[in-house]
Amino acid sequence: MPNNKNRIHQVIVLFFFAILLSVIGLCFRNFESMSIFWPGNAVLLGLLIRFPALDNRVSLLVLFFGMLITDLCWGTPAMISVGVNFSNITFIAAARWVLLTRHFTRPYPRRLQSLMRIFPASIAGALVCAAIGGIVSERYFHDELFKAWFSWFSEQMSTSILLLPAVISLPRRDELRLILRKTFESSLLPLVALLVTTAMSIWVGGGGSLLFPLPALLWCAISYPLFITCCLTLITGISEIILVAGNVLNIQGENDLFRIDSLSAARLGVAAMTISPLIVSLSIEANKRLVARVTRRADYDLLTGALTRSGLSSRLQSLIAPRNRLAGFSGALFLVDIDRFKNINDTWGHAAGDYVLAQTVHCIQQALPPTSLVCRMGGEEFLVLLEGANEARAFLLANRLRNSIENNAIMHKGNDLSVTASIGISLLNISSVQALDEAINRADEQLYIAKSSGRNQVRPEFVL
Ligand SMILES: Nc1nc2c(ncn2[C@@H]2O[C@H](COP(=O)(O)OP(=O)(O)OP(=O)(O)O)[C@@H](O)[C@H]2O)c(=O)[nH]1
Repeated sequence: MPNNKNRIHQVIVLFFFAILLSVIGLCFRNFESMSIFWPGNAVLLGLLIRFPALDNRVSLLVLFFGMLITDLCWGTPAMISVGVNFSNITFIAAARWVLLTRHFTRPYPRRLQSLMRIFPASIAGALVCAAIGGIVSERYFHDELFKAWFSWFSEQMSTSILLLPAVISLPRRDELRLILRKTFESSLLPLVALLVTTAMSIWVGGGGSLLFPLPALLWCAISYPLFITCCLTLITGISEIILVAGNVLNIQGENDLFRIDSLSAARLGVAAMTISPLIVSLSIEANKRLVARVTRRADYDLLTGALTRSGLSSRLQSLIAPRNRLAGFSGALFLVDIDRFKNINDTWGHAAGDYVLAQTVHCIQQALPPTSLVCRMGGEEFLVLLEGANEARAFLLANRLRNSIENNAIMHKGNDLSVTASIGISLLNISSVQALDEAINRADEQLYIAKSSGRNQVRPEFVL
């Protein structure tokens, strides 16, 4: 029931979006010709990609009827409305197919992959849409077929390349906070350079002036988060198109060198220019994700999810560094070793042993405060760091942990693989990661005593 309610809600929202965006486009429509700016197709397509729940066939129908009804109410003759809006829907369908099809490799998540395919998707959508739209324009507005086709193509292509990235990369609320923080921490110089180069292109004029902001946009792409770069390319691109349309930016000069009209030329020029910063920004984003994945692999043990030794070092380093090294890190260190683990492997096989390791780490994480650092030292030995724990608390927590491991029923393929563990405790107060080794050695000595005294017990280096 709530699903149906959500569905109806989404359909209504999409329908009104289609109406609103059509009205904006219709305001740019000249008498007896097509609109010079039609944002609807790109924005609506972007919404389908950005919000996968909206992405279904019903949505396409809703969009078509939303745009059609608006056009009819605007006074457009029925045949023209049907033709024009059918071509709009073909843009959305064709570009969506290129953005999401599985026929090419899919190494990235849905949003990132779509952003990477914006250029081919915009071309495909614009080609299909212009083929139908051009015929409608020729038939009903008596435009020359090639000119009409080119006008549709250039408008759809440039609007899509400008708007789609910003809509697809639209952040969630929590992402937005992070993006704004990163942006405010960045230098303002790329933005200033963008303003200056745009002003220069107006002042100098001529065909090449459209490209003046390109280096500044690339600088922005390197300096700011992806979404901000998309917004800046959008604002720059639209400003340039408006400046050309309003004859403020004269890209044609005195001679009529262009065979196509200057507005279409400007649109294509702007589209070509704005795709470059997007590509730069995307490759930086993809690179960051790759580095994050590699770091995660290096910092966490794949089998158990516990920190690796290098992961523990960097976590400890990041805890110690901001405290000017004087406060350092003080607390307790546990060395936890599963008892007679070799028997599990020998009796039930290596896979069963792996399962026991993963379950034991889960048990350790559940039994201790969430701030504890749990690291796999190797094999069936784990190190736990508990910040701020004194002797009494360390002993209490270690006993609680030993008890939890003993009572943790581990069932694997119908067999009971429950284990016990021995724990050695040392206390530490260190100002550098290197000093950790000494505390580990002391805990190891206690662990040895625990093992040789019968296992399944806790041995602290102190006397309570
Ligand atoms: N399944 C599995 N076994 C591992 C892994 N790493 C180490 N081992 C095995 O863990 C066993 C450790 O055995 P021992 O060091 O003799 O320790 P133990 O049997 O737990 O005996 P005590 O520590 O003395 O109680 C060895 O058989 C290793 O092959 C792993 O990632 N997965």
